[in-house]
Amino acid sequence: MLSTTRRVEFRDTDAAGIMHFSAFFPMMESAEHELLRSWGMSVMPRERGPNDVTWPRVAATCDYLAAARFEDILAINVSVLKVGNSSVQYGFDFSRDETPIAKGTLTAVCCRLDTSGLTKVPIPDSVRQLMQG
Ligand SMILES: CC(C)(COP(=O)(O)OP(=O)(O)OC[C@H]1O[C@@H](n2cnc3c(N)ncnc32)[C@H](O)[C@@H]1OP(=O)(O)O)[C@@H](O)C(=O)NCCC(=O)NCCSC(=O)c1cc(O)c2ccccc2c1O
Repeated sequence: MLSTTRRVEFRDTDAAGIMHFSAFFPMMESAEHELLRSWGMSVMPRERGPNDVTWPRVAATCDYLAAARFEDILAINVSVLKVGNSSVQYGFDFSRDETPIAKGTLTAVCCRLDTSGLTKVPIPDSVRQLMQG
C-alpha cells in the first residue's frame, strides 16, 4: 500500500554496529505517518473537520530476521492488515536489497483529542474506504 525507504543512521545502531531493536519502531511510526499523508491526512490534524481524528497506538511488535547496519538503505512496505470498528493494524516489511530484515505491526485507535484527553471513536467511513483500498 505504501513503499518507502529509510537510511540507518548512526544513532540507530548499537555497540555491535547493528541496528538496535528499538530503532525499528520510530521508522514504523514515521512510515505510518507517511501513509496517512498519502491519504491526505495527518496523524495530528491542525484544523477542525469531519476527519480530525488522531491515532494513539495500543500495540506494537517487531520480529528481527537479519541485521541491518549503519548507512544501509532499508525498503519499508506498509500495508493495512486489519480495519476494526475503531482500530487499524498496519504491517511493516523491512528489507535490504531483497533480503528480509524485519517484520512489524502497529495497532492504532481512532480517537478524538480534546482537553479531556483521548476518546475512542469509530473510524469515519471516508477514512475506512481509504484504508480498505
Ligand atoms: C486509545 C484508548 C483511548 C482506547 O481506549 P478504550 O478503552 O476505549 O479502547 P478499547 O479497549 O475499547 O479498544 C479500542 C480498539 O482497540 C483494540 N485494541 C485495544 N488494545 C489492543 C491491543 N493491545 N492489541 C490490538 N488491538 C487492541 C480493540 O480491540 C478495539 O478495536 P475495535 O476495532 O474493535 O474498536 C486507550 O486504549 C488509551 O488511551 N490507550 C493508551 C494509548 C497510549 O498512551 N499509547 C502509548 C503511546 S501513544 C503514541 O505513541 C503516539 C504516537 C503517535 O505518533 C501519535 C501521533 C498523533 C497523536 C498521538 C500519537 C500517539 O499517542
